[in-house]
Amino acid sequence: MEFIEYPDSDIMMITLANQIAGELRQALTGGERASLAVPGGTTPGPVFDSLCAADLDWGRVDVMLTDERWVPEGNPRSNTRLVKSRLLTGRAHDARYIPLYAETPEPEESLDALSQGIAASLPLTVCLLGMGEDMHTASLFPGADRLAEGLSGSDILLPMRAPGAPEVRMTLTANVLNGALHRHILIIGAGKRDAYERARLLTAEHAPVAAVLRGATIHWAEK
Ligand SMILES: O=C(O)[C@H](O)[C@@H](O)[C@H](O)[C@H](O)COP(=O)(O)O
Repeated sequence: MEFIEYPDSDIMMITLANQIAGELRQALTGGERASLAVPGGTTPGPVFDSLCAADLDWGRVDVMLTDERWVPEGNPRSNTRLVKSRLLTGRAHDARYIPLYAETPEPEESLDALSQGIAASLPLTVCLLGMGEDMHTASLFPGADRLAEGLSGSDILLPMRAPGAPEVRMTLTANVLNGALHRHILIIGAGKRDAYERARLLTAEHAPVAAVLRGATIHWAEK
């Protein structure tokens, strides 16, 4: 585990985008395809703004979310909407998008089909994660109904309902997140740094992000 502190978030976002582009490029040198999982939420937009312009063979890159809110793409809370507008644009428009959402009322109805779609892109080359101050990552929330399976089961994908999440989620499991060749966690602000420090001392049941810290690089800026 490595913790990198940046002088400000602008520098952090550009540096991280360059690093991710380099990791994908390296994978494409040695292999046919590369895969990238990214979070939604409010933090990663500026990384996407830089990364979408990276000079690499995007046509051989699979892009997916680490987790999705179970809402249609037209909903402002849709993470797919964010990824399509900020990452799969510019040069990255050629990437192949692997969805974590389908238009069924409940995620359970689409679970098998979506899991199959993801399986061919595993293991992930790069996994970028966010974290909440409640120490959730992806949609592995404290108190979530299927958290135990999400932390230690062998599934690829799981629906998740949690007190801290306003809508039903679909999330990659710790099994998939930890299978990534490169894992980055992106956090901003004193509150998230405190949460990260606390998570290091807790079990994943109480601090789910603890399940993915080993071998990860944490990127932090105060603002
Ligand atoms: O859909 C989501 O909400 C995410 O993928 C989630 O895991 C996110 O990374 C954290 O909640 C941090 O969110 P912020 O960046 O908005 O603080």
